[in-house]
Amino acid sequence: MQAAQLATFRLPSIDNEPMRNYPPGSQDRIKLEATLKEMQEAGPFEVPVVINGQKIEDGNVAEQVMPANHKTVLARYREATPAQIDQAIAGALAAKEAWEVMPFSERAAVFLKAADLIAHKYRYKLMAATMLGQGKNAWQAEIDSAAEICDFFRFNCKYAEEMYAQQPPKNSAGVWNRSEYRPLDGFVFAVSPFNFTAIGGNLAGAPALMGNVVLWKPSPSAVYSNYIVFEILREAGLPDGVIQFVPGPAPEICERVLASPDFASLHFTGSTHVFKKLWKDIALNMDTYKSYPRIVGETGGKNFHMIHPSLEADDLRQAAIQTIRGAFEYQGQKCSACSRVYVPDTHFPQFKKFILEEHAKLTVGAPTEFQHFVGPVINRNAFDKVKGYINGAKTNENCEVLAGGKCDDSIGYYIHPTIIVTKDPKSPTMTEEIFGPVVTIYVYGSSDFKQTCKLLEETTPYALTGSLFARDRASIIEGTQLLRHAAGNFYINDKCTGAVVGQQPFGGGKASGTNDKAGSYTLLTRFVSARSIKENFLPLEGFSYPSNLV
Ligand SMILES: NC(=O)c1ccc[n+]([C@@H]2O[C@H](COP(=O)([O-])OP(=O)(O)OC[C@H]3O[C@@H](n4cnc5c(N)ncnc54)[C@H](O)[C@@H]3O)[C@@H](O)[C@H]2O)c1
Ligand SMILES: N[C@@H](CCC=O)C(=O)O
Repeated sequence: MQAAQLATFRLPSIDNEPMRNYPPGSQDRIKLEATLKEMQEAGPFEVPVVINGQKIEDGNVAEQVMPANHKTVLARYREATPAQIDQAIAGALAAKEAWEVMPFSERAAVFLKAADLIAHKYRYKLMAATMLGQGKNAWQAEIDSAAEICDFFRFNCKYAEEMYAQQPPKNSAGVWNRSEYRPLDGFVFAVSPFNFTAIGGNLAGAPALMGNVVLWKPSPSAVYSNYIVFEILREAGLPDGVIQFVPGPAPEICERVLASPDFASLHFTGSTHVFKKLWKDIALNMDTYKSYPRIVGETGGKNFHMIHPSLEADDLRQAAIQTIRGAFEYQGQKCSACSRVYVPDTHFPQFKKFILEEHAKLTVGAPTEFQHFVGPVINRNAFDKVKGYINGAKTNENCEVLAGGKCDDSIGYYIHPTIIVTKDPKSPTMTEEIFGPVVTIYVYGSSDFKQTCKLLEETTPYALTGSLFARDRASIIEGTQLLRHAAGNFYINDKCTGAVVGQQPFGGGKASGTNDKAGSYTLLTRFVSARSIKENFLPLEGFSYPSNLV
């Protein structure tokens, strides 16, 4: 295969994918509704294991059900066996040589084309799969499976181009120095969560763009949308074997993958306890590996809104609206979701009034009924876990359930958006990641802002996202400084969710992850192993130094 030889080239201009609004009667709305209907009629869909471009359609079958209607199966997927994992690793390593020497312009073309296919040909299909399979409403599906995934694929190309352009600034006389950004020695293992179709695409796609080969294990609760992404990448020209699609039982697959001497990197997004376990497993296998594996993981959070005493009534209403969005959009199942709010006692009565007024406008229902802001949580485990937290709060003498609290799994996994107020800043719903539509308010003394910032930071091991609501510049400076290490993504007078690729690189510190910032240049640096090349043009006349002369 001979690729075009380009001494230099320019990527098309890279911008955020324009968002579409899906108002009633719009062409977008009509087409999305039609696709949802067709998909519901045509399912359940078969999802194979795909190794070296071959679809494997036998073996164990597992199901992905619709969270809004758990009796309906959206997809039946094959579970990769340990022997198939071995084949996937061998096939990926065989594909590595041709992929890593393919010029960057050609690799980038695959991802740029995939983004365009998603933005146009497959927009509604990928959105419908995300709405039905992961329980997102139209807007949440748009920002994830249309906009964010296009942004990841396109901005990664821009960041890679910038990285490759980083070359040694100096050359001595008769010497030419170059930096080559090689892929890692071995293969990358991408393990993705259920909650963002885009994150699955980025976990597999970002290392692949840099010339790596990847095994991609999707979440059981997002298999169908993730498979569509994989198929789009293949349609865009991704060669066989570069990404191997291996759904199936997580512990068995992970054990097999992490035992391979060629394992070079884990690219993980999911819960903190799983990430820690995988990190420990990698450490135990250290002597097996040919290189030091790069471990990249973004995990849980206990994200906050901190209300500063400087706020006035109008600002408080804003803070309440932003809290409703931050806590309840996508049912609180964003790693960035707001789940604790600190409100000064002087402001609480008004804040409470505003937030309850807004809460009363929320409706809960299936994503296919477009009017609902809140949909189902992802599965039975999530439903039981979130319900457990709500029931715990109902019986906790320090807690009062101000609104919501209803849980109904008769048709779908519905938890009504719940607001708790607690007298104990360390009560379970203030400290543990819930990953559901539950937010807890702690009322602090308005003269204790400084101590409350300290309390906020010490309350959990996480540091993912957080927002400060403050009126004047001095208060903004004060809060920003006091909360410096409380969040990897920090917002001022805005909700703590909704980071946009190319605008707010995303990731948290402390127990929330390695903070390599998805949607940024720094993430890509984790998937390359640079080679410094020095070429000498002039011969030496002899080995001795001038200083050897006497
Ligand atoms: N920080 C971020 O950028 C970010 C983004 C999205 C989600 N998250 C986090 O992800 C979590 C929600 O996603 P989830 O429920 O899919 O997470 P999860 O940890 O249950 O699953 C994530 C992936 O790990 C796999 N997995 C589960 N158990 C495993 C085990 N024992 N061994 C190996 N692999 C295993 C799953 O199959 C899945 O592919 C939340 O904690 C959320 O905060 C973080
Ligand atoms: N981009 C998302 C992060 C994804 C977490 O699940 C946000 O900021 O809301």
